Amino acid sequence: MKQYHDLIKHVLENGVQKGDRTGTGTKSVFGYQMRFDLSEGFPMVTTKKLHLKSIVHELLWFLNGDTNIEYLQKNGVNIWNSWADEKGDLGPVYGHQWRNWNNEEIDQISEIVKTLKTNPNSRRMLVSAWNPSVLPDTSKTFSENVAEGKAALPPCHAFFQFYVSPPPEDAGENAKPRLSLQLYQRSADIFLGVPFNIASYALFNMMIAQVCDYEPGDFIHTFGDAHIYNNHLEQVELQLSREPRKLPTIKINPEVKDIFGFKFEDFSLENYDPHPHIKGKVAV
Ligand SMILES: Nc1nc(=O)c2c([nH]1)NC[C@@H]1CN(c3ccc(C(=O)N[C@@H](CCC(=O)O)C(=O)O)cc3)CN21
Ligand SMILES: O=c1ccn([C@H]2C[C@H](O)[C@@H](COP(=O)(O)O)O2)c(=O)[nH]1
Repeated sequence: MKQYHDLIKHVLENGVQKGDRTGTGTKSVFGYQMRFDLSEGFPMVTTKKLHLKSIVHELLWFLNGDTNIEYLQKNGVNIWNSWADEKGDLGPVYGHQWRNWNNEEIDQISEIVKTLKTNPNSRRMLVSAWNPSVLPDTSKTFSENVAEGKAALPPCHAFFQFYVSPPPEDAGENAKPRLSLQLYQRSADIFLGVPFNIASYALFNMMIAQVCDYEPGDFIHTFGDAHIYNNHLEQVELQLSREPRKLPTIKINPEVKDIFGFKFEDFSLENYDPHPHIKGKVAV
């Protein structure tokens, strides 16, 4: 994961001190891009231990169109707790916009799968979680916004696009076309959020590739405000002092051919040998 270390170094060297909504303060740059060729291994950070469990459950939760944290908590995933109201609701966040855009029964994920299967040359294969009509009023609490039908937090991974390219010329006769995904992330917590976001979208690209019969290609991660919180500086220095290790691989149950048919048990991570976990406080 040289790409992730390069991102940290770039922000440490070029970032400016910038205040933020949470009052923590950040070192920040605007605009950056990383690329991961998924044939080179599964891009899961090795210089600190990550839990695939949280990543898989969160992704299945998005795909289900779920926006209440009950499912996550039942499965031991607590990363969304701080933003939910007393009933566990987050308002119309990712899952809602992916599967039922603006409450208009527009299922962006089903539409993308259909287009990928029937018209892979399309340049219109985008999914947007960014919906200006449900943006929260920042003078109100998370719960007050949710009570008014707004999202507790506006989406950070705001929209993404798919791209299908012919197989490389040296790939042999039966090679499949390659499916790539590019994500635009408007705001990125480099120490805590980004390792999750990389693994999540890489896995999502592999799942979509499997159900549409493509080979996973590149995951391209494009950033708006990419920041390191001031209370994560020691942690990222420790991470940089560690040598990145070989990437793990991930096995997906090949029987699943429906993007909404995946279960937690359909994924297994192999040869993940990370350095120990590094704790950091999440800015709320
Ligand atoms: N400041 C901030 N950073 C984020 O990354 C973030 C938000 N807010 N708000 C919404 C979601 C929630 N996400 C989170 C929240 C917490 C962790 C976290 O505490 N991670 C720990 C423990 C992970 C675990 O329980 O498995 C970590 O060490 O990665 C990660 C992502 C990503 N998002
Ligand atoms: O998937 C995610 C979700 C959130 N983040 C980070 C990015 C920011 O540090 C905060 C959100 O605060 P805003 O003021 O709404 O930008 O959460 C992330 O990195 N990845």
